[in-house]
Amino acid sequence: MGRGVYWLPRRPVPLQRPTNQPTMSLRKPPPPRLVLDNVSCIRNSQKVLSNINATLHDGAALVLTGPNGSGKSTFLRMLAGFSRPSAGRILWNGHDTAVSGVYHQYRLHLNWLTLKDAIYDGFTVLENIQWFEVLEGKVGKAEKALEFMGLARLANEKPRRLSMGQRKRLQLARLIAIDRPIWLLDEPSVALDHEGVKLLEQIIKENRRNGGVVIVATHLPIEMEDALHLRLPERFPRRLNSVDLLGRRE
Ligand SMILES: Nc1ncnc2c1ncn2[C@@H]1O[C@H](COP(=O)(O)OP(=O)(O)OP(=O)(O)O)[C@@H](O)[C@H]1O
Repeated sequence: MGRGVYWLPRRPVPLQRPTNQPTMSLRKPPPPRLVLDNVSCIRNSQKVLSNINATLHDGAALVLTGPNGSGKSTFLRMLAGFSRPSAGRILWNGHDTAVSGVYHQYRLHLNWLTLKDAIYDGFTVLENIQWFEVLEGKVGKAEKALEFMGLARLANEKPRRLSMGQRKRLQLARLIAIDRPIWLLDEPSVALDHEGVKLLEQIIKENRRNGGVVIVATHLPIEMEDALHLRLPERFPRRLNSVDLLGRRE
């Protein structure tokens, strides 16, 4: 029997370094996936966000909190490219997303979930995911995603039969099936029951584990390990009324 070369032990080849070169590594670390560099945003002639800085590497999560009207949705809209920063830059892989060629690549990596659920009543529950899969040129994850979110038995129903929480689960199933790495989630746990919140936490964890980045605006607690937290300040603090003033004297 002839001897194949594959059994030969692999002999390490000594690396030769030119003697006049420094010993440091030549590989540059990758840039952060997303950077907000001193970003401000004006809406309706009012400054909503001022000088925001954040650096997000693969696997990172950022939780945005703050009172009503403090700018959480504006922050997500700006990251999605629907509003432009009035100052500062949003960098994706080190490139400014204000450059249209960069933006067109960047937006293909975004998964966006808002309170407007973009669920079409003319489609079944399953088709509401499959349609997005077709647009993405991806197929085959819709049924598994529905099953994971506990909606398998409703796959052929029309969405008008769904409860609010089930509609939110359908949105989350779409998020998994579409499988884009940067998740922008506006109040993703609203209407979810305890099990739904746990499933949400699980899919966020899985996306991060796969190197994705998750940014969540929320009023409700969502468990996310090692997440960065940014609390936006109240924009128009309420004027003190007589009840507040009486309370202050005590
Ligand atoms: N379509 C719009 N056009 C102009 N201004 C808007 C629009 N939507 C919101 N705003 C203003 O932007 C500011 C921030 O709103 P935003 O929705 O970002 O707050 P939020 O923190 O997400 O609030 P909430 O907790 O109520 O969801 C508010 O003062 C609001 O009036």
